[in-house]
Amino acid sequence: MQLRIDAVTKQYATVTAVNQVSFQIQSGEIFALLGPNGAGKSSIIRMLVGMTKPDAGSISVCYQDQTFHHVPRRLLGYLPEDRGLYGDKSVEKNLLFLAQLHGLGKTEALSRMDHWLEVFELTERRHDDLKQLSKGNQQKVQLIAAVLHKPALVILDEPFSGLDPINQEKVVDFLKQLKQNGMTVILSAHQMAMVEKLADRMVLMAKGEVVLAGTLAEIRQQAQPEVQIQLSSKVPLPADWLRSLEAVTAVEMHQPEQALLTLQRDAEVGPVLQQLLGRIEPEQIAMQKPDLHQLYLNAMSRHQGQTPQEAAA
Ligand SMILES: Nc1ncnc2c1ncn2[C@@H]1O[C@H](COP(=O)(O)OP(=O)(O)OP(=O)(O)O)[C@@H](O)[C@H]1O
Repeated sequence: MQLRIDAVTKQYATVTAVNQVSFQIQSGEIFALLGPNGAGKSSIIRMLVGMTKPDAGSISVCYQDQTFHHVPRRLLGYLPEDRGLYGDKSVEKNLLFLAQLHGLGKTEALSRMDHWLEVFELTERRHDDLKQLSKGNQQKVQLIAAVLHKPALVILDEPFSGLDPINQEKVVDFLKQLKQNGMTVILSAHQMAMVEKLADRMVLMAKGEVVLAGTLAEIRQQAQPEVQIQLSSKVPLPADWLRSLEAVTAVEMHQPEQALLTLQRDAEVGPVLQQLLGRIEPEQIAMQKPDLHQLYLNAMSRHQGQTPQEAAA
């Protein structure tokens, strides 16, 4: 399975939801669509699953020597943005119904269901009506429904939304298991800490356009190649002197005794460390790699011409 999105544009009335977006997804990878509300993630997903069509550009899905313009239903497991199961039916009946729609036999469906209900600690709720479950537990049932028929490709629109931290971790494990089982996974999400643990590659979108794309390491390189040094001391640090260092472009004082220095792109770290150690007796000194959350805020602020603090607000 390989997906290729080529210069795809989607227009709704006056809004260009997706503007000339291109990227590829390889077989067996976990691929994340990231971006603020309204960035165009769900619009892309709806085109991938065939609910809508691009106004320009093309989507091609290659699977076993065949090419499609969207993911064919038989290959797809889908968690839609608008969750849609039957509240008046039990967990088991909902899952059986959807599995059978995908052509799965009852015995096989029940056996696969046992496994996933156990994973998500829902075994005891299987005969309860769905509407009796909490929002988070309903979400977990919907995730199970998306994969029970073992699709080649799973597309999940915000799989972490509405889940507490423990259940978010369970979904991370669930997605890793899908990958181990050979499935390709596409997800949209706002939870950067979860995406960082999971995604092989990602695109970061804003206002319908791709801002950054690649592996986390590649995104780090594109978004913030500057090295940062975290410095702490037992006594207040000489902030003005730190700011005066040639290779230092920014100094954030977290407390009088703690600073985060940002170095110029391509600055040599060795001479800076020597200067620091010549003047300061540090309690701790460490190079810092920005996490995905910080990279995201930096990229968004650059895109919108704001400071990272304004972008986070
Ligand atoms: N059916 C529609 N009719 C009109 N405009 C739409 C429609 N669907 C989406 N849009 C607009 O297209 C833009 C992209 O929306 P989309 O839902 O794809 O963003 P998103 O990245 O999934 O956002 P979120 O994180 O909030 O789910 C937004 O400006 C949205 O208002």
